[in-house]
Amino acid sequence: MSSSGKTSRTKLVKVVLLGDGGVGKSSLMNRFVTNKFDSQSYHTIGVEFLNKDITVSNNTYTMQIWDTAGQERFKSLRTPFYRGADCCLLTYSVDDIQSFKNLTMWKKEFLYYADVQDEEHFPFVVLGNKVDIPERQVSIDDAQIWCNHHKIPYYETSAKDSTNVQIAFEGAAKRVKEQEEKLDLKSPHANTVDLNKRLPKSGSCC
Ligand SMILES: Nc1nc2c(ncn2[C@@H]2O[C@H](COP(=O)(O)OP(=O)(O)OP(=O)(O)O)[C@@H](O)[C@H]2O)c(=O)[nH]1
Repeated sequence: MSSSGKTSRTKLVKVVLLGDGGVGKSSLMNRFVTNKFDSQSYHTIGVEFLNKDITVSNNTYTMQIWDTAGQERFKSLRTPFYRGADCCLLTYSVDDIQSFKNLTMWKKEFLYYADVQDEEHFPFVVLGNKVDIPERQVSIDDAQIWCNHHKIPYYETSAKDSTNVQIAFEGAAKRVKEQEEKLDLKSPHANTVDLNKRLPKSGSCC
């Protein structure tokens, strides 16, 4: 999480939304930030971002949501924006099995271009969007199995009727916080000089 400089207690969290074209990434961002839904939205070209402040467990975060273009032809326009992300929301649509199968590809693409240090523990979240549509092609069980296997939290959302949208973004902030706390626990030892440690006997000293 990078410090925004807004207040000493507000953290800027860069969140990248990824997934196939048409799964509802822009709609999720707009529902979260402006609480609006447009049934006639256009395909994103490249990337767009919006900010929104949220408070989770007494911590305030400025969520900077980067909405990317899911269509293959825009790949070179979106990938430069993955670097510096604190969290990645892998999004599919529950009425589109192919968008679910492509989650593995999206995860790989993100890790490749974001160049994260600790790939295994990077905070991903999966969103199964459009749950307001009754004709599902992906069951909640299948989605949960994939997420359990990859150790990623799963939320079923609808940008249209607002189901779980706020909760999912709060979940993303929590994931980032948990990851930071884990790193904080590790780092004191990594940088500590043990003054009791003896030099090897064979070592020469000035
Ligand atoms: N029924 C339903 N339709 C949705 C939902 N979210 C988005 N849509 C519709 O799905 C279509 C695509 O939504 P977008 O938000 O533009 O999808 P996108 O993932 O940003 O697409 P790209 O910009 O091409 O990557 C639009 O017609 C939206 O109105 C939802 O939760 N339920």
